[in-house]
Amino acid sequence: MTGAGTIEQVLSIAALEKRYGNTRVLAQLDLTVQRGAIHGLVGLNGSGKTTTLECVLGMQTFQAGELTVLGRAPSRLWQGRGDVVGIFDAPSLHPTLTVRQVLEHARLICGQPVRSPAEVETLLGISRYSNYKIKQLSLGNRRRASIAQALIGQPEFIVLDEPFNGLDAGGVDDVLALIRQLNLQHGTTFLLSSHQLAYLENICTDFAILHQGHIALNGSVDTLFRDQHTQLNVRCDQSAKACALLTAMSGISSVTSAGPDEDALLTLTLDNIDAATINSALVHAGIAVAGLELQKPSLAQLFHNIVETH
Ligand SMILES: Nc1ncnc2c1ncn2[C@@H]1O[C@H](COP(=O)(O)OP(=O)(O)OP(=O)(O)O)[C@@H](O)[C@H]1O
Repeated sequence: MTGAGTIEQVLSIAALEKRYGNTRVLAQLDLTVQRGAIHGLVGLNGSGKTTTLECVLGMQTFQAGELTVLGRAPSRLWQGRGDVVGIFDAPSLHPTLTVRQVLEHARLICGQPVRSPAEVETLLGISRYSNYKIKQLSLGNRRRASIAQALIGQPEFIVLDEPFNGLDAGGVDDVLALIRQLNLQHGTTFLLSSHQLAYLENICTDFAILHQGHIALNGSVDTLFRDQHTQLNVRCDQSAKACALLTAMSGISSVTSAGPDEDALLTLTLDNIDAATINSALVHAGIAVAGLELQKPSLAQLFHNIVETH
């Protein structure tokens, strides 16, 4: 439930075009991000992810198209006083200030601070670095300090460019947990770009694939994966008998076989049947099953399909 006047489309981009000099980086780019989404933006190196995020935050001008964030043009984001926050790959905090000074400064300019510097230091696990200068921190802790700065207020929309770069495994888990927590407890909407597809799969509700200057695929996890088939690899004996049996079963759209009849690898495309049912049918027919491996559709697969076919 959202209050009167709440804008459901946190971000709306239509036919965005961005050129650097004569080089066109974005063309006819459309993207909407719904309130409450954790929207992942993926693309090859140089596909324009950072440029897109910079346009969203008013850090880059663009040549054509419509772009609004919480109903405002990017040049007017300052009017929200902290309801939209961008955190970039290279954290740009002042190198000679301490972590605490950076956070005190963020508190001063935040429209409605909801957390103290000490609270956000604890939230991000950087309390013991409170008196360290930014330049004395590791990249991972500088990233934590950047995120901490954004959490002094209660942003409605957080844009993150490569949030996992430079973080160790514990740091990645912390950032994933923080994104989830802010999203669940406060309804914070996220747009995040990353090459770490497995991390994105872990948290995102929606994905957009940026390729050749436009969004080649976009949608919720449910819709994107609904039409993707699950593949099941089965290692068994009597492959001819197994193929005949499986081909006649409903819920399997294709069966291919490789290897000798007594030790074959069958590859099945599943429409509407689970691996246990297939195992049980084979065993009942007297076919020895040595292994079953389910390959669910992944973001990496979707991404490779787009990049290879466009
Ligand atoms: N200030 C700039 N001036 C000229 N060209 C630029 C500028 N910034 C980016 N580009 C070019 O625009 C294209 C898109 O760059 P961008 O950094 O947005 O891609 P990206 O998808 O974020 O890449 P990566 O995944 O490598 O970070 C690249 O070809 C890049 O060289």
